[in-house]
Amino acid sequence: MLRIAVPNKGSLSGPASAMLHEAGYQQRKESKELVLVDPANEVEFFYLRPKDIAIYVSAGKLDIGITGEDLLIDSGANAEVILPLGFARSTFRFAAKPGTVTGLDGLAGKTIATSYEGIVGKHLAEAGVDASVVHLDGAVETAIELGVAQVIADVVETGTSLRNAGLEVFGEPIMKSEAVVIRRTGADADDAKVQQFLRRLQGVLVARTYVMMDYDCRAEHLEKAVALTPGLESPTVSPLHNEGWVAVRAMVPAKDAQRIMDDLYDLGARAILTTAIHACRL
Ligand SMILES: Nc1ncnc2c1ncn2[C@@H]1O[C@H](COP(=O)(O)OP(=O)(O)OP(=O)(O)O)[C@@H](O)[C@H]1O
Ligand SMILES: O=P(O)(O)OC[C@H]1O[C@H](OP(=O)(O)OP(=O)(O)O)[C@H](O)[C@@H]1O
Ligand SMILES: [Mg+2]
Repeated sequence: MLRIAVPNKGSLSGPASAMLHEAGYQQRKESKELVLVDPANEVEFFYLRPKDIAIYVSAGKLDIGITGEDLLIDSGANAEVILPLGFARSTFRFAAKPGTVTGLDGLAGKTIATSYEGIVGKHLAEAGVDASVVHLDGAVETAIELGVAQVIADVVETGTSLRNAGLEVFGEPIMKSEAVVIRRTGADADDAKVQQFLRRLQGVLVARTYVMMDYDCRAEHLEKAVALTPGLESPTVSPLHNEGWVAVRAMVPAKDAQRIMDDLYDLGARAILTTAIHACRL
């Protein structure tokens, strides 16, 4: 059985379970379930606190885990990213009341509130800045108003939480993060069960980002049409019963589909269809 850690709470939890479900795995029905065995797929899921996942994986107790890249770095655990998953995208940044601190040099002697002491400590050490760090579990933005710190270091996505607290980011982003699949550093890269799990998730990622496009076009326009729809390997081209016409089939990025359809139409292509991809193995 492959043993996999899944976030049980927070921003990562819902999208991680949704992705696993899309990849054909059973998922827990209620949030109190801590372990779920999926015998048909020979997988056991452990629902754990996101911050703890890298620790279990690096200890070799679980084969792989889904967590945030920032949580992995923060933990200092001996684990590595094997597949980025494209959700829970965020940046990690310093913020303060406008005009109070403007750069990294201004941090000396200040108190910084954060839930991510690992990332902040490492960043300060690398920059050679001597500042105090106070740990808070969440709602870190309020720490300045309440006088616990002059600076915070936290996850920023839309910036709404910072704006609501009257704070402004300063300095370069400390790191970027997204949800990732991790495994213990140096673990067997060819493990067949892990590879199959990754192929399933990659299938979901591709199905989410691509659509299938079909169209008919005149043979003399084929090269221009194929330049618009190169596909992943190369498009399928089949003859039509009407001489001088061909049918083309290719995967295209979903976000570009409407523009590509317009361009194909302008080229004289007709019967241009897009259909969703539900699953795939590349
Ligand atoms: N608002 C957000 N938008 C995008 N990603 C986020 C957001 N908040 C947290 N994350 C990401 O989610 C992961 C943190 O998960 P975690 O569950 O610890 O925190 P959370 O989502 O803030 O939940 P909570 O604080 O309620 O426990 C990190 O990888 C972080 O970058
Ligand atoms: O830039 P934004 O889109 O506002 O997102 C960032 C906020 O989201 C998370 O908070 P969460 O809601 O998880 O609460 P928490 O502070 O208690 O962790 C994070 O800690 C930030 O506070
Ligand atoms: Mg949070």
